[in-house]
Amino acid sequence: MEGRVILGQIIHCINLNTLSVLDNGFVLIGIDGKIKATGNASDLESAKKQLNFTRLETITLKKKQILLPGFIDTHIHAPQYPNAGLGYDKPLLEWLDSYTYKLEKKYKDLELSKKVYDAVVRKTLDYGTTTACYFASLYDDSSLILANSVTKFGQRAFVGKVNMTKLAPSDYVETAQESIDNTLKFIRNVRAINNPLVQPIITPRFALSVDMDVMKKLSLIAKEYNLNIQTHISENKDEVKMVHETYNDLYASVYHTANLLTPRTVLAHGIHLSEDEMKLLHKTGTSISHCPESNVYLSSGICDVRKLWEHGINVALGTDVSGGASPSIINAMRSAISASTNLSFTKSKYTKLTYVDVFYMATLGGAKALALDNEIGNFEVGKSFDAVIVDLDIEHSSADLLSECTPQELLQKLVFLGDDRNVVKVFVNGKIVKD
Ligand SMILES: Nc1nc2[nH]cnc2c(=O)[nH]1
Ligand SMILES: [Zn+2]
Repeated sequence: MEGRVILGQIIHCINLNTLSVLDNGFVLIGIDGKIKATGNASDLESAKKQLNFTRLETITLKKKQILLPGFIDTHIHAPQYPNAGLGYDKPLLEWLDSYTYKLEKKYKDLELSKKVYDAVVRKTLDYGTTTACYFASLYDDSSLILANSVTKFGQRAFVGKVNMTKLAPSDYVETAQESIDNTLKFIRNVRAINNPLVQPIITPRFALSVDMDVMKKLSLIAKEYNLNIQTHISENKDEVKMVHETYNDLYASVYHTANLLTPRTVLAHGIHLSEDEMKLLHKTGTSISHCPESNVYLSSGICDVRKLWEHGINVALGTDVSGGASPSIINAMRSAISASTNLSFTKSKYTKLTYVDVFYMATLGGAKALALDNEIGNFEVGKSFDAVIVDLDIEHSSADLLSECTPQELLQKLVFLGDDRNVVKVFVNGKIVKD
């Protein structure tokens, strides 16, 4: 058998509280991109023999390099990328009206779509995002271009054509019928690309954008086509109030009534959830995508990740570009620690999130949120090899290493100081997509 072996310092999460660290380890990858064996370097020869590996390409990591699972961005709006870093003077509902819909409706232009989507995919891969869960726009043909960009550059992704029939400019909404018909067309077209790494995802924008009837139809489509679901929940207090007024029910209950809460559903934000709503999310196996940078820039609030965990809810990370400015999950890890530290100033006996906690959310927690934890998220044998090689000894990067570091310290340097310069190689399903 042919394949590839990576030798050196390896870190991944076994579960929420457990980091696995190999000081001198190996990961053996088959030509099919799957992990065949892992362990200490001293056991490599016997693993090779047992698995009948004859020809192996070897990558030996340098002293200040570590191998990590690829990062997973569970919430990013690809068409909003040109607005990243702009327009943070307004809270959510005004921000959507003043900046966001005005930009998104330009994606009728397929040239613009290709230019921006290629840039977003290239940029997120450069930051080590091996899997992204994208909101595209209302337009199915433009959203298909995002699925093609992702295919071209080799990223693993979910791509959602957004459903929106109200509460937006009259030239950026669809009728209920168009919304459903174009979603079905989009699903068929993404499936026709025949790329197993790219899946369509059901994407009602949020409860205020569509009626119950459309949400129910979308949940039936998700069931029939076996699809994941994504939307927003409880991001902003005015939004929550409007949802209560519109549906006379709790935000999470609205989605539950529509059958949108499933173990394959990821909801962005979840800042202002009540106890009952958290219980409902736990009961239905729904995950939250925590988007800490966006929550600060849109003045939405601080999400209490520990509380969600206490309720048994899985929490992942999202950049939420352009609610968040940075397309980097390394940045999202850092922002999650800042957000939780700020929370600890106002709550007694609150333990702020650690670098291990946020690393978990960026990897295995993300995989769980997308129901891909049998496929990616760590280096368990049988999973696909989605990984990053991180180098903390890059000249002119912000992470100067002036002393010896353990693998755990190298990971901390990445979380608190790292950027795309430190991500020197990226693999998706065993294939190198950044070198
Ligand atoms: N952050 C964010 N929240 C939303 N809620 C509904 N649409 C959006 C969006 O585009 N971004
Ligand atoms: Zn969002």
